Amino acid sequence: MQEKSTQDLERLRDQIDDVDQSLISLLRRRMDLVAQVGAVKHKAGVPIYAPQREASMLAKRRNEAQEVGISPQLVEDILRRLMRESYLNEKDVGFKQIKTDLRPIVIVGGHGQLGGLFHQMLTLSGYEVRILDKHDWDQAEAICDNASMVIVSVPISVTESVISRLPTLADDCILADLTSVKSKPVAAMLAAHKGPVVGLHPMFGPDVGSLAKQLVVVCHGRDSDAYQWLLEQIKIWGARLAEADAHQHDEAMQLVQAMRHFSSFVYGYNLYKENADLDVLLQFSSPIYRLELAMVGRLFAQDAELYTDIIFAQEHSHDAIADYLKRYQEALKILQAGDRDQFIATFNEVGKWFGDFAGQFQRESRNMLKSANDSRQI
Ligand SMILES: O=C(O)C(=O)C[C@]1(C(=O)O)C=C[C@@H](O)C=C1
Repeated sequence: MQEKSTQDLERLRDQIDDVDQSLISLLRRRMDLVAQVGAVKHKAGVPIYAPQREASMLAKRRNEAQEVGISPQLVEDILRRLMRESYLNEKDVGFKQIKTDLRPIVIVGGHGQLGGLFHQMLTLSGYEVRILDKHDWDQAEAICDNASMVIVSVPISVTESVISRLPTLADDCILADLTSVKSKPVAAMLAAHKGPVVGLHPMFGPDVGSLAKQLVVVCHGRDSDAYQWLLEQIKIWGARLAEADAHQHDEAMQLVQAMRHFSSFVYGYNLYKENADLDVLLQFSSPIYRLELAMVGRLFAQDAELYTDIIFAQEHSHDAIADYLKRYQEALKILQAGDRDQFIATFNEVGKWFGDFAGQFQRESRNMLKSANDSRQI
């Protein structure tokens, strides 16, 4: 490069550095304001996540961006990322305690990851939380004594036996669980306890950081008035609640969880058997393939027993998986027969069935693909 060009480039880059530094100061100012919002919300018991405020703010900022010739999507992306940061910062201020006259809460499995997250959220909300862990069963009576709520957060394979081992709880004590299947645990809780019962399925991993925008499925067991405060508390943490019948929930989970994880498992198993060179695959990966690899790879970074239990716990999951295998074979036959027309016809038939969802999923995935590409280092 000519000396003049080098100088021009340096001068411009210096100015960009100045602008970026100003952005940092502005971000600091925004975060300080958000911390103050967090304190006000904490006092008033207002949920961390404010969807209407977000929607109106994003609409205004998008318009303003357009007026000055900036991509509205760029501004929306930046603001959404900043708001994700806000959820984390507001969480640390703590949360309003919805029920102030509560006796202690016991989390069975409170040292586990999900149990630990609920421990943290309940403590941040001012509740007294005790833990009953696997080595504490000789003291179970004392730990559960006088408890106002017992939350069971243990591996699926032992949930029912743990519920049946619980000491007799006070009649007004709420019994809840956090297992990812619901029919059997809810039935076991109703059989083991006379008082209020609720099944919860937090639809996220313990590494979420904040519950803002996360989903918690609620399967009512008995006496829902008694645990209404708990649902309100979870909403203050920022989560959305979805009520479901336990059987309906478990049926949907066969596709959403058992099938999903099983497919990822087989995909990873196949890569292993083929002894695929992951470095080379990553090097040649398109963003969508990178996302797929990330989804499969992250499974194997986690606890084998947890995922085995999720797959095995769904009673009818093998039927759903066998159906999937059948479809795989059908599609393979079309491919082997070289029947291009049939493949296209099937493709269009499925596309029609997806309807508007196909377009929605394409739009949603666009941003994910861009992020996958952003995180590329080569
Ligand atoms: O305005 C609020 O209620 C905030 O908590 C601040 C903020 C933001 O970062 O702008 C964060 C989270 C909400 O969902 C909406 C907006």
